[in-house]
Amino acid sequence: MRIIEAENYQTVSEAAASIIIDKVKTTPQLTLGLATGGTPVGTYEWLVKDHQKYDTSYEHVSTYNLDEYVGIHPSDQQSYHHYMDKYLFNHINIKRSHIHIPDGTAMDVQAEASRYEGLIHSINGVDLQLLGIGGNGHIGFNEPGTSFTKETHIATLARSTREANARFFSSMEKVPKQAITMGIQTILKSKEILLLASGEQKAGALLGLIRGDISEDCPVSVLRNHDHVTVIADHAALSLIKQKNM
Ligand SMILES: N[C@@H]1[C@@H](O)[C@H](O)[C@@H](COP(=O)(O)O)O[C@@H]1O
Repeated sequence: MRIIEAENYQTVSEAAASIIIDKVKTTPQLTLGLATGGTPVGTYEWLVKDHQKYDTSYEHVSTYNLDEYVGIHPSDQQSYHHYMDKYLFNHINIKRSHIHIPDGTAMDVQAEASRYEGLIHSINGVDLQLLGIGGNGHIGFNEPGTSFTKETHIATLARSTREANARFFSSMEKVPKQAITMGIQTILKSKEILLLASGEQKAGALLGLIRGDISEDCPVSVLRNHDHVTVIADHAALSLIKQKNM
């Protein structure tokens, strides 16, 4: 695991964007796994700035998002579909037919999860998966206690995850209780993984990733079993690891 320490959120975002841009330039048909939440917003802003300035092309790039809330329509402001359009897709030259996000309003969400897993399987896992991290160590919506053998499935969100994500909704009651998420197995199929962390609220989860046991109690710890992971984290996110080193 390669760990890049950055000064702050801005420099985490810039470093992540520069890795992604290099990949897009060297592998025009790149398959890119994308994440949502507050953390990747800065990275997407850099990708958009770079595209506007240098015309980096996404014409042949395909994207696969990690997850989507169950019951939230793609046109809804709180959907991850909307988030991706707002922060990235509306501003780059990606083809709509190359964008993949699970449909949280499918009639049969279990069948939708299987369909989505089939898509990732058909490309043998994405080339590069971008990840954020939950304060409790979740990745995608794989909460503590989720089996490492899970593929794309319907997850029940932990209360702490719903509370953390309530800032994007008008009230806590509006935060969905379930999501379709790539499973740990699906994420581990990625050829390369880029995990971003910023802020001291992520310090415990990063400690679990870097120093803890590999355990389903801390889902992100499974990344130690993958041999091509880069973590970009700022001083605050790495603060507990530094204390341990002292
Ligand atoms: N499903 C997403 C995760 O993919 C994300 O990593 C996490 C952390 O979000 P934030 O970056 O806002 O802290 O939130 C959500 O639960």
